[in-house]
Amino acid sequence: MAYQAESYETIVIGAGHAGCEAALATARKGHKTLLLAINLDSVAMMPCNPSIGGTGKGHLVREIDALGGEMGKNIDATMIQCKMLNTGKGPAVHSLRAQADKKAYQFRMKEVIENTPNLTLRQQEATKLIIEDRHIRGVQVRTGAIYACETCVVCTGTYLNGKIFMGEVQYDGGPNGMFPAQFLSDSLREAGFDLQRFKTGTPARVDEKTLDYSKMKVQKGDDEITPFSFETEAIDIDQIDCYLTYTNEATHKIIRDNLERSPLVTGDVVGVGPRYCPSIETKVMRFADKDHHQMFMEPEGLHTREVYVQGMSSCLPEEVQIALYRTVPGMEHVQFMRSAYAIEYDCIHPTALKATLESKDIHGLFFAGQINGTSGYEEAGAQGIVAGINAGLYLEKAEPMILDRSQAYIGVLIDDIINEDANEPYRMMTSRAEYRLLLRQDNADLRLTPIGRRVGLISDERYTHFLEKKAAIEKEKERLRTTTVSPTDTVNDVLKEMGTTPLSSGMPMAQLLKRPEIAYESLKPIDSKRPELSKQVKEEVEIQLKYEGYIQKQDRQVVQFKKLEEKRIPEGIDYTDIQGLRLEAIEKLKSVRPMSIGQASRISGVNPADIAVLHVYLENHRELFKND
Ligand SMILES: Cc1cc2nc3c(=O)[nH]c(=O)nc-3n(C[C@H](O)[C@H](O)[C@H](O)COP(=O)(O)OP(=O)(O)OC[C@H]3O[C@@H](n4cnc5c(N)ncnc54)[C@H](O)[C@@H]3O)c2cc1C
Ligand SMILES: NC(=O)c1ccc[n+]([C@@H]2O[C@H](COP(=O)([O-])OP(=O)(O)OC[C@H]3O[C@@H](n4cnc5c(N)ncnc54)[C@H](O)[C@@H]3O)[C@@H](O)[C@H]2O)c1
Repeated sequence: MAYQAESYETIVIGAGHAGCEAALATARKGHKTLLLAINLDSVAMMPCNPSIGGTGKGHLVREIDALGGEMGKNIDATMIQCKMLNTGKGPAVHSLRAQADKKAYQFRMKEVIENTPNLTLRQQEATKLIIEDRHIRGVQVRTGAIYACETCVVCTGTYLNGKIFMGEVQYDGGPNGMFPAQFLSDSLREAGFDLQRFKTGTPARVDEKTLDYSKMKVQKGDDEITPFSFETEAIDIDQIDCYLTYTNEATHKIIRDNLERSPLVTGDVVGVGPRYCPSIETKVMRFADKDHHQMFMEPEGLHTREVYVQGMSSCLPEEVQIALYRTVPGMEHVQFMRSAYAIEYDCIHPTALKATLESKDIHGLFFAGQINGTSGYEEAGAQGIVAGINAGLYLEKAEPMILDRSQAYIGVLIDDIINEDANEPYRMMTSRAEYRLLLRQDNADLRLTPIGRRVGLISDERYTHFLEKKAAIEKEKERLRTTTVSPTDTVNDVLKEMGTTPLSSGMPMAQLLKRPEIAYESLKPIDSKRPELSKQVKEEVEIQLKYEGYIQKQDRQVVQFKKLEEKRIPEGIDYTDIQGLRLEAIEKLKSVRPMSIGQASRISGVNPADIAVLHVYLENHRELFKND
């Protein structure tokens, strides 16, 4: 029977990576928050790979941290191996990636949540949203309790009507043996949300005792670990090793021989999977010319012998999985601890959301994470903090926080998903960010910590520290610009040693640093007045000076971009009134309801001619919308 339980300012449904960030943000902003999870053992659970970060995703974690979120600190405290990826390329695409001790990651996040004031964690399955007059009023759970609320953030991940696939074996289920959420989808439909079906998959977890690492290539972590959080000073741990091995023709033959038993081929799986994390059977079909694929053995923690087999996601029947894994060098006698499977789940069309992640139609109702059609822990965490901050600002009747494409990868992510109805799970990649020279992982704090401060998530102490760092960067840049290096014999000897042209006349140190062969550290012998600076400050000074020309060029592009973003489109606009707009554009604009000309220009199906028409219309009707 239903009964009235406590009231909260915010209810967050789901305690995965999105839900944890969302609930922490609202509670830290001082709002009484209830965080619900189907099972408390699912708090910050990683149902797939035991890692945080990676290309593009590492940037997101840095940004979450810069805004005052938890993911960066959590992985810093629980990592067991760390690597900066892409160091052979420019700093814009350097990306941190760390292996986590999966259980330690969950325990620490749960502990932080349990000890955060204003935050209540509860094992309950949300079954119904209570909506009145287009406002969220409460959430009903499976036990009958009705919790009242003013705002709600839905972060249900891959649980909604979850269905598991392993060959012909198919059953209702959530990730990693959890049970699925089978009621909330109907409530979302009743509230007017159109749901779609996506799918994802995971490889087997195998028993380390049955692996022969001597037949694989060892993969070490970095000698010096770069932390994710700007607040972590240093990380000094004994890192574990990962191992690399490869599939071969025998593996591929087993896959090809059993393809007709794959639910991907039989058509049983109707959901669309993530293009950039294909299953091994998809890789073998799609890249038929490749005779091998790489597989990484990643230990799942320090207190377990379970090993995650990266690259071998599959939904073939269990006995086929075991046979194909055993064709791989070092895995001849492998024993499974958990089998690979695919999962299909319901998610909404994120075009139903504003850039704040609030529903366009129901006030106070926000969505974040995989429910919005994205994939990945980091994408989920990034949306979680934005939705949490905005739910808090909504309660405070304050201006919402919207990050644009020139400010953050988080801005790119949200702008992409709300404007384009993606027909596959969305994964962040550096190539999606057009201003990626500005959106580096090293400067996430410079870009976002002032915003985190404004919304109330950055403490006085952290902010003071941040301002000191910023001032130190500016001071050192100025010193290098005004310090001239003279063409003495000593200087030219040092330069020759670095393989760069000697000087014939004096040159500012900053100018010298622009040469590709020269690093900030290497100038030390000819820079006697150099102050003691932190590694972070030195890195920032070097990047900002070295790439100054390119950065300035992107800054100019951003000015143009902002002009279009600032051209607001009034909420009350009636697109059918605008002569010259094509029918397709009218439909798309009516459905997305862009806030600016800039946003309108990124909607697929709205072309430059439509934008020109819209522009002219707004100019001619400025009076009409002056109070809108
Ligand atoms: C098999 C599989 C493979 C994946 N592969 C990867 C991968 O390799 N790497 C990667 O980064 N991502 C992977 N993902 C996706 C990754 O798990 C998600 O992107 C990420 O966890 C999403 O975070 P989230 O917070 O949106 O949801 P989740 O982490 O799924 O958390 C959802 C939370 O909502 C709760 N919940 C759901 N419904 C209700 C309800 N009705 N009431 C109360 N609580 C509810 C759950 O208990 C849980 O706490 C995979 C997922 C699965 C299942
Ligand atoms: N939500 C989903 O549906 C879903 C499903 C599967 C995967 N994913 C995403 O895919 C990502 C995994 O994808 P990926 O396969 O491209 O890998 P990745 O992004 O984690 O790693 C990128 C590259 O790093 C290198 N690398 C990985 N592990 C390493 C190790 N232990 N040692 C040394 N080098 C290593 C490899 O070259 C690898 O291809 C996850 O971060 C996740 O977000 C999402």
